[in-house]
Amino acid sequence: MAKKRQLDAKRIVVKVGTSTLIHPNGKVNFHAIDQLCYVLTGLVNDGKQVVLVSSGAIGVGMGQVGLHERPESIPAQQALAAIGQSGLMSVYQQRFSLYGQRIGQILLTHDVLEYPLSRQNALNTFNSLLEWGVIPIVNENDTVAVDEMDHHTKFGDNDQLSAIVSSIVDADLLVMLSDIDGFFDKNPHKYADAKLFERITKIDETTLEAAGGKGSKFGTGGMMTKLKAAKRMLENDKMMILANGQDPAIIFELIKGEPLGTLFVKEEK
Ligand SMILES: Nc1ncnc2c1ncn2[C@@H]1O[C@H](COP(=O)(O)OP(=O)(O)O)[C@@H](O)[C@H]1O
Ligand SMILES: N[C@@H](CCC(=O)OP(=O)(O)O)C(=O)O
Repeated sequence: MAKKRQLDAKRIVVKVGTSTLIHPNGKVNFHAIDQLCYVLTGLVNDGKQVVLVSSGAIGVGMGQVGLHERPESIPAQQALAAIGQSGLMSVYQQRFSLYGQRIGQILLTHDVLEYPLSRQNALNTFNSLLEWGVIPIVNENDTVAVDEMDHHTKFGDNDQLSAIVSSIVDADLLVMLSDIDGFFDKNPHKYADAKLFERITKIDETTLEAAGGKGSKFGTGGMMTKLKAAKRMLENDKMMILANGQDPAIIFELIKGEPLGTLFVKEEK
């Protein structure tokens, strides 16, 4: 059994993927969202500062419109995000209020963070919310983000977004919840003998070769984008844990240092 980790994290970013928030049949996973709101409120009540990066706008939008496959067309995806983002926030608002926890919505595009002045404004907002004990809930502003030759405003995916947000707010730890127990030496959905890494201290070509594609029809990035996010965290000398979000109460165990999921960290912790 691996030994307990010494994390000592005060400012924590938690990223939840669509596969944690939406059932494979397209319905909202209220149990997971309830648990998530309960756990994150518990962390704030325990004196931690918590930022939630939540995907799910397009997934919730698809459910509300009754679509079973993600449309190819960008305007259609953007319209679904417009529908789903407000639906998602109203679920969060309702569930967090059960525990008396206040939340704020922050929708970002990449260009905002490239301009020092707007980046500073975003940071000021984060800092005020965190000092007030509010949980900022962040997503990409999907309805305006585009990726064209002369105009790059997309983060690409929320794994990158969560690592960038972690660096802006100078978070100690990024907890990334997905539909898988952590990072394996090969895709466990394809190979029954895949082995879980408890700890990764550097990300090189060999590490990246173990990453396969996305696992669910709603997810976007697969393991590659999670490893890129981890690389960003390691470059900033910060930690990331990739763990299974099926039961978000796992976050309590992770913060206590239980050796669950995969810890990405530069040196021994
Ligand atoms: N080496 C690997 N270790 C773990 N999962 C992997 C690996 N390679 C590919 N995957 C796939 O990545 C999926 C997680 O990514 P994704 O579907 O984008 O989830 P999310 O919606 O949580 O962002 C897993 O379910 C798995 O199928
Ligand atoms: N901004 C998009 C999420 C994009 C994304 O990266 O999704 P995921 O792979 O589920 O984290 C949305 O809210 O649907």
